Amino acid sequence: MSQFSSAFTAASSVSLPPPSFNVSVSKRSFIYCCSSSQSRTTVVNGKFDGKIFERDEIRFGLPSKGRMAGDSLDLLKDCQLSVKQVNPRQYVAQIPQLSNVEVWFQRPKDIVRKLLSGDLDLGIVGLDTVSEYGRGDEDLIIVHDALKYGDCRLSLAIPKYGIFENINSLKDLAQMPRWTIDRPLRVATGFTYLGPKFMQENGLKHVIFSTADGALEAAPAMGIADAILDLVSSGTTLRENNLKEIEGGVVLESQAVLVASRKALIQRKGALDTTHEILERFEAHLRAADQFMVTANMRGSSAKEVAERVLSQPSLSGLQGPTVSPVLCKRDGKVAADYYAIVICVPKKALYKSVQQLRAIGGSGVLISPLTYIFDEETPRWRELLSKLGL
Ligand SMILES: Nc1ncnc2c1ncn2[C@@H]1O[C@H](COP(=O)(O)OP(=O)(O)OP(=O)(O)O)[C@@H](O)[C@H]1O
Ligand SMILES: O=P(O)(O)OC[C@H]1O[C@H](OP(=O)(O)OP(=O)(O)O)[C@H](O)[C@@H]1O
Ligand SMILES: [Mg+2]
Repeated sequence: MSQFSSAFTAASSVSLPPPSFNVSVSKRSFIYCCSSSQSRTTVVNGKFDGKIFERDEIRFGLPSKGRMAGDSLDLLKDCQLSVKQVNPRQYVAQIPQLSNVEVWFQRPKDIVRKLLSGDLDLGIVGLDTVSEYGRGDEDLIIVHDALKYGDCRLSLAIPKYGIFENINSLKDLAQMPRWTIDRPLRVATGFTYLGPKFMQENGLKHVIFSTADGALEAAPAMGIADAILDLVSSGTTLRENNLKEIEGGVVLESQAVLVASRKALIQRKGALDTTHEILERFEAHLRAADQFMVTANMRGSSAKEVAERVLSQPSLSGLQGPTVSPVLCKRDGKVAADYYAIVICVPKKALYKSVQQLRAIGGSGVLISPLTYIFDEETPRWRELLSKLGL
């Protein structure tokens, strides 16, 4: 066996790697349990026997560092939920608008672990982290699946050169006759749960995995792996290291998500109400971020006639149709409406097309304003959450 073999874990050809995560969670929770004077429940394999520790505050985990940290604070600020942290090395903070919430800054993977152990109730992390460290645990519930930052994909990549020059898909890779039980495909990854699972699901037989915490893109050129499985966003790091993605090689599309512990939502007083408020604020802000408010004046004989003209244009239907109000002025001693003001929301992407369509139907004085929030009667995600909770 070559020198690197000992660092690799057999995957598809034998079995999934040992569940080191479960082991470490159970240890952590046990320590927590023993040192907590409030603890009245027992720990079984890293989980309490169906109960949660009692405490008054709702604990919200935010990334303490890395690329998710700043964007998460920005999102909360944009939703009028600014986090007040006395100094950057202090790991606990407050959100004055949510008096029952305690923010805890943690590394993303620890946020998922602590949601599972009951030490946090809510958190923001990438979907990749929830999937890798949550391992499909039913206690984790994705409350909002698209916070619109941290976009990346977990993707398999291979060298552009040498034996891989003509390999462009997962199927091509799987069919290479050189992978055998004695010389399996060597994949370097930090995703030691999702990686083997993906290979098994896709029928790749002879594969072994090694792990490293960063700069994985160097592994093929260093001769310590044939392929890597890592996060890709712009693709620059792959390109700069002479690697390429392959068709069928994307394991997961990821972005920041709001995730909660099912047990906390059901059992902890105030957790569901607080989650509802955070979800509503996120939804209202994110919905508004895609839209502009457009106002324009139009000559017309009645509000209905103006509305009919507006609705004849595909980009002008707004969220619920146009608001049409008469512009009243005095003519020959009488108050009359020759003009109507219309207000609609248009997707930012369709802005110029909307202006052109407005002009085509006689619109003038077109004003465009940014929107801060759009609150609907009820958010579809709230309904989904209640149904996932069986409520
Ligand atoms: N290149 C990227 N572009 C966009 N989002 C990314 C990118 N890389 C990672 N992410 C997202 O940001 C999250 C945090 O990544 P980050 O690099 O900040 O921390 P990490 O590498 O997981 O942490 P650590 O440095 O502690 O190992 C990832 O889980 C993923 O969801
Ligand atoms: O497609 P790109 O835009 O080039 O981004 C991809 C890189 O970003 C992440 O690394 P990160 O910068 O987080 O460094 P790390 O390896 O230290 O986590 C990821 O692990 C890739 O290496
Ligand atoms: Mg990183």
